[in-house]
Amino acid sequence: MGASDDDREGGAVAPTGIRRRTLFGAAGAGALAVGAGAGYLARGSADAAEHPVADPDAVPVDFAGEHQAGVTTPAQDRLHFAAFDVITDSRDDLVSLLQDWTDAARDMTAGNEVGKFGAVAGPPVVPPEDTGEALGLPASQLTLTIGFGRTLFAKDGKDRFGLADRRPEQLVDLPHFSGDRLEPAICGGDIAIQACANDPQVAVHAIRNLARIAFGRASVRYSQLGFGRTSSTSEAQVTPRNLFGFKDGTANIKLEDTDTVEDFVWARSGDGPTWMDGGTYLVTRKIAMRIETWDRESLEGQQGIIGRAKGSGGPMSGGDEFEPLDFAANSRDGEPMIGEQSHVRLAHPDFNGGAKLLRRGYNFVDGSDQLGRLAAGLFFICYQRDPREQFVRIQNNLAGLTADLMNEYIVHIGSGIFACPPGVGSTGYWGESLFT
Ligand SMILES: C=CC1=C(C)c2cc3[nH]c(cc4nc(cc5[nH]c(cc1n2)c(C)c5CCC(=O)O)C(CCC(=O)O)=C4C)c(C)c3C=C
Ligand SMILES: [Fe+2]
Repeated sequence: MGASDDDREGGAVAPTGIRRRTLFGAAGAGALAVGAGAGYLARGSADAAEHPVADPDAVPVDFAGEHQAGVTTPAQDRLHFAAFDVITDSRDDLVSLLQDWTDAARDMTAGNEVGKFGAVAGPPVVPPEDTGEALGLPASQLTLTIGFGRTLFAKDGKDRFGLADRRPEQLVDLPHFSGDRLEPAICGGDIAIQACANDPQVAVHAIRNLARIAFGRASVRYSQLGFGRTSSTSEAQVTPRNLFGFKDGTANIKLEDTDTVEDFVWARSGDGPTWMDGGTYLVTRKIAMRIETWDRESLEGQQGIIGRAKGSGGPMSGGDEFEPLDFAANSRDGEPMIGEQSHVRLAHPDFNGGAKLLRRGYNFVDGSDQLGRLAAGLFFICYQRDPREQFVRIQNNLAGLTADLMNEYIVHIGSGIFACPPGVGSTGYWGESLFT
C-alpha cells in the first residue's frame, strides 16, 4: 500500500485506502460526533464553546448497514445527484461495475482516496486512481446512495440483463401529472447515485470518480448540484429554508420517529421481491421555481399559498413552528385559516389517505437564463415504501392549477424513480441481492 506525504504527516493509513485527512491525530471518533453536520443545534452553543470538538465532518458516516446511508442520515448541506445510462450489454460488466463502485464508495465515504494508491502514490506512468481534488478534505459526512431505474430491468421491451422478472411492481412508470413540463434529457436513468456531503467539493469528487470508474460501462445521463438542504431528517437539525424563503422540512419524517420510518420508508418482507427487503424507493423531481414572480407576491399572499408563516414556520392556524396544523380553524370572516388550496393542506396525510414521505431535497441555482431570471428551484427528493401510495397519491392531490396555489409559481421539469436496494455489509456490493 502506498502512502502520500500527507499520510506520513497524519500518521494514519486506513486498511482499505489512503486516509485523506485524520481527526486530531488518532483521537477517538465517538466523543467527536457531538454536533456533527451543518446546521446542528449544538453549533456555536455555549456547550460547544466549553467543550471544543474536532471537526465533526471528520467523523465518517458508516457505509455498511442494514439500510443504505443517505436516506435517514441527517441531511447534509450539499448534493451532487447523478443519473447514469448503462452502455454495456453484458450482465457481468454490470456486476463488475457495481462491485468497483462499491469499493470506491467504501473508500470515499470513509474519507479515503479511491483505490490502493489513490491520487499521488501510484505509478507515475498511469493515470491516478483518484482524481485528487478532495485531498486534504475530511469525509464531510459523505453518503452515497444507489437506486435502479425501470430501464435497468427492461428497456424498449428488451430484457437487457436478465432482470425483467425482478422489477418490483412498486417501481411504476410515474403518470403524467397536470402541469408537468418534463424535459426528457433530465428524466429517468438506469442507475441513480445520490452523493450528499457537507462540502460541495467532496460530493462532486465522489460523483466524478464514480463516473470515471464507470467508463465504457455506464455514462452520466444528467447530474444536478444542490445546496441548502431543504429538509431536516433529524430532530437535532434546525429547519432550513427553500428559495421561496420558507422553512421546509418542519413536518418531515424524522429519523428519531422509528415507527414512522418503518411504516413509510423501508420496504419489508412481503412488500415485493425479497431482494428489496430493507430497501426503499426514491422519487426525484426537478422543480423550477418562478422566483421573480414569487418575489412580487405579498407576504400575506405567500403565507396563504404555503399555509405557514414565513418567519416562524408556524401554521396559519396559529402557534409556533411545530404546532399541529388545525385545518378546522376559521378566521372571523369564516374562511379556513389554512386555505383549502394551500400547499400544506393538500400535501398533509389527512388529505392523502394517511400517506407520508421522507423528503430530502435541495435548492438549486443553475445560473440565470437569457432574460436574467434565476434558473432556480428545488431538486425534490423523497424516499418511501411504495411510490404508488405515497408520492403519486400526494402529487395527484397537489397537481393542477385548480389545486395547490403554489403551482402558479413552479413547474416540474425533471423526474425519476429508482429502487434503492438494502444496505451492504463490510463485504459485498451494491445491489448484490438483485443478482443472486
Ligand atoms: C409530492 C410531494 C411534494 C412536492 C412535489 C412538494 C414540492 C414543494 N414543496 C415546497 C415547500 C414546502 N412544502 C412543505 C410541506 C410539505 N410538502 C410535501 C410534499 C411535497 N412538496 C409534504 C408531504 C409536506 C408536509 C405536509 C404536512 O404534513 O404538513 C412546506 C411546509 C414546511 C414543512 O412541513 O416541510 C413547504 C414550505 C416547495 C417550494 C415545493 C416545490 C418547489
Ligand atoms: Fe412541499
